Amino acid sequence: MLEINDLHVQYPKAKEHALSNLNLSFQKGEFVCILGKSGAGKSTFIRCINGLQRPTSGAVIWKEKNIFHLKEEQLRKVRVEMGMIFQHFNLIPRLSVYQNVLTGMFGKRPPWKNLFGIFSKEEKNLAVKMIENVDLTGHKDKRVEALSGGQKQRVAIARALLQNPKVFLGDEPVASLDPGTANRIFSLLQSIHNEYDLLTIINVHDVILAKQFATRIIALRDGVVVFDDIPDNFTDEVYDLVYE
Ligand SMILES: Nc1ncnc2c1ncn2[C@@H]1O[C@H](COP(=O)(O)OP(=O)(O)OP(=O)(O)O)[C@@H](O)[C@H]1O
Repeated sequence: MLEINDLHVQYPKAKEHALSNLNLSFQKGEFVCILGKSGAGKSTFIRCINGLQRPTSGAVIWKEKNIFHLKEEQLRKVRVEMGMIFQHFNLIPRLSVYQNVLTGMFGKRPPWKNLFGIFSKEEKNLAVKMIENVDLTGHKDKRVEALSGGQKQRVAIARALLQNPKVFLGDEPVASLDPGTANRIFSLLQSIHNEYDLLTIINVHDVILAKQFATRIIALRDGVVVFDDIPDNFTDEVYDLVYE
């Protein structure tokens, strides 16, 4: 479904590579957690998948095309198929939950419709359904700035779902949340993953969460894959190799 071929990233002026010769293949239905120390290359990797970060060399193959060879407009369409959530939610604080979720439609529509905030009845109904899916119905008209961190991440998940993505990407989506809330967000991501039959790829610092929810764990160290297997095989020895 998604192929990463010989991916190499070196940031300008950096002495070391951020990612080195990554070769990975992902299938629909996989719930993948990316682990690694701070600076291991997790964010860089996630951002390459949907073209937010251009590699120095290598390819991300989606629907048999290297996304880095696509024109900007085609790349935007790819990004619509890859919903993404972030550590700091990336919401518009003064807008309501409902208005924020509706912005998930933006990538799919002509810019003038976005400019004038014109949404069809069907689009509005879908936004309401997604808010229901993430259990925020009672908060629909509240400003996002008045919500807790966990609720904000639910809004971001609903917004990403409105794109009807095939791939769900998360760049440290629970890093700002307490352990209980983080666990509930992962449960939600897991049920959405199953309901919509997605490929999910998430960076996470918490090994326990990764072992609880992932079907596959990939660990990076200094930009290189040092583990790629089922969670049961992520042993204490592997932990030491990744985090020492
Ligand atoms: N914009 C940038 N310019 C230069 N170097 C960068 C940039 N972004 C990341 N790096 C470097 O690339 C390497 C990988 O960074 P990346 O953010 O991908 O790691 P990470 O595993 O996500 O870390 P963290 O868990 O702290 O978010 C690090 O050495 C980092 O300093």
